[in-house]
Amino acid sequence: MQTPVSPPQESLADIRREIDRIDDGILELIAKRLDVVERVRAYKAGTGSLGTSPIRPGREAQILRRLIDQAGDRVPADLCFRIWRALIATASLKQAAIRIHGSAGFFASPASQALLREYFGPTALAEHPSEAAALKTVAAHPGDLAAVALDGPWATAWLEGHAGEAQVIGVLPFIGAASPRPELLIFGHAEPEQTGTDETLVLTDGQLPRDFALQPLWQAKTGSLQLSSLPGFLSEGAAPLVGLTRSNGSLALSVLGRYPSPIEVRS
Ligand SMILES: C=C(O[C@@H]1C=C(C(=O)O)C=C[C@H]1O)C(=O)O
Repeated sequence: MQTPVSPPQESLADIRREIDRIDDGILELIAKRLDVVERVRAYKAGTGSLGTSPIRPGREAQILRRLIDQAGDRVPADLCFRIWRALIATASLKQAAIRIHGSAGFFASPASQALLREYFGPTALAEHPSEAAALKTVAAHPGDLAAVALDGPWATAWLEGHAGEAQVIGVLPFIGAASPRPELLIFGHAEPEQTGTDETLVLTDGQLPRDFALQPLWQAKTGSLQLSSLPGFLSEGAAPLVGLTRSNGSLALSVLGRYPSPIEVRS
């Protein structure tokens, strides 16, 4: 027996007109957002802070965390992430031309390209023969970024100083189910900003002592060196890192960067 169906109260055309009105509203709001970004660009140009990079990873992370939290069950976290990353990437490109430098070997990975595309949208990718060449280029162009695979051959180039003042400003993926460690590191000159949920990436020659105050969030080997992501926005000159450096000089600890922790969502 068929279940009786009640005739729809409204026509499909009426419902679709409502979708069209909502889309018009979204479009107007996007245009308004881009106009406000132009004022941010002018402000940064006026204070000289565009000279380094228009990208503010801390602010970007706070926007995403707030909206994903506010969306709750009404809008999937992944949709929020994709929409606002597309908006933020375009907003950044409106402020300055940005390129992402990487080695040919790194860009040959479709998975790496996909992670970069979903985070940086249409930002241009510039291919180099090696990680060292990509890091050297970002050192010379502070508004640009460099991307490397966590398990790629970048650490020696970094230790040899090829990245200049560039630091790790973020890791990808930025959203997802808890994973043991990220896949990509992003280098740049954006000023690190504390967001309340941050990590500090350190490179050491050997394991951190077992009794060290902080439990690493993840660790990875890179060549003979040890990479550890520590919870918090830490400074080399303050506790607990300063004590670690003093009592364990042979670790040759260097801070690679400080950045907002990725967003963990249940799969
Ligand atoms: C608009 C800004 O510039 C960039 C774009 C952002 C955005 O689209 O919201 C946020 C931070 C910056 O990476 C800003 O600094 O506020």
